[in-house]
Amino acid sequence: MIMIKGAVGKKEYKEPFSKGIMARSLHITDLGHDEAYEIASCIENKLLEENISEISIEDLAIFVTNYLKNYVDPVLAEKYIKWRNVRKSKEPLIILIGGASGVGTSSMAFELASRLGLKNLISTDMIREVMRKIVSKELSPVIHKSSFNAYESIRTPLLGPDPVVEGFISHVDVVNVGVEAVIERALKEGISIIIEGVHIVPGFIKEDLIRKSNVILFTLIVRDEDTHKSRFYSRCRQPWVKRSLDNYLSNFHLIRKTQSFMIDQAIKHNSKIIDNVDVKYTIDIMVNDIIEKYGGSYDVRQESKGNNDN
Ligand SMILES: Nc1ncnc2c1ncn2[C@@H]1O[C@H](COP(=O)(O)OP(=O)(O)OP(=O)(O)O)[C@@H](O)[C@H]1O
Ligand SMILES: O=C(O)[C@@H](CO)OP(=O)(O)O
Repeated sequence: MIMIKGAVGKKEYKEPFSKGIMARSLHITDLGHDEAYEIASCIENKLLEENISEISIEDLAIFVTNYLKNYVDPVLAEKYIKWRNVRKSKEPLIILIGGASGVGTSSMAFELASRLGLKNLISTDMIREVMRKIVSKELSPVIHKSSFNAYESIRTPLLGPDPVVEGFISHVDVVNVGVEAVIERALKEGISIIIEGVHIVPGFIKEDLIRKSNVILFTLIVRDEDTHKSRFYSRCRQPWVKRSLDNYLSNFHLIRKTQSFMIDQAIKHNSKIIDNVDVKYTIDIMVNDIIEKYGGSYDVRQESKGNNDN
């Protein structure tokens, strides 16, 4: 049995090598579960071949990196070690995923959390629901509407060129107070989190938060109208979904207006836009951006210094 040595603070521990844990850590390199498990088995065999019965976490990471570089793919080796750099960071990772209703922010947030091994995920719809209990309809009618039809509840004269966008802005502005509260709490507590929903709009979140190096914002869109519309059918086919298909189809033109506004905001604030046409494409882009931004620079050759290539 191979024992892995680690330390939490000054307290040292040893635990048996687990192919399952190794496979999960390889999942970040966009290897499928089965392939990652197979490589984890090969790594275990390689360790046994080299009569390694005990190895530190740090040396195991170098061993895995060199194994990926020499026997699998240097690009995967780079992704693996960069992601480890991200996870070793003392700062929490705050990932914000915005997008109009139905583009796939919830699904992609769940997929990304699974790929990155992040445990904290919250939707802005949930934040809004809590705020709706606290803020009365009289005080803020817009928060008690959907983002795309909030304009119907605005009591003041509509001044902007497009009432739908004006209503969306008012709605997001209020919910954003809750979104910023969650970001601030996550930063204060030091927990990495993914926050997703229509209320994540470039230019709405306070500069001192969005400017932080460990806060990253993606705007998901679906450029093609028919594809976007199909997402509502796809969602409503899921048995647990209670939201009515008609509500979104009858307001689809309004939802598309909110998407156009989000695209304008993302361009204006130089924020990443991803056309969410394919799950793997979307997740790979987000993972690569996160690793590039946080993983630091890494030259695969660095790991071979002082370690025999395996
Ligand atoms: N990249 C994708 N390719 C194919 N289907 C997708 C993709 N992303 C999401 N979907 C599907 O589209 C439907 C809507 O996705 P999801 O519920 O995540 O949207 P949403 O943006 O969270 O919507 P809302 O903000 O209204 O809750 C779901 O059935 C989901 O499985
Ligand atoms: O406000 C919205 O655009 C959507 C986002 O999910 O919420 P609801 O389904 O409540 O309309």
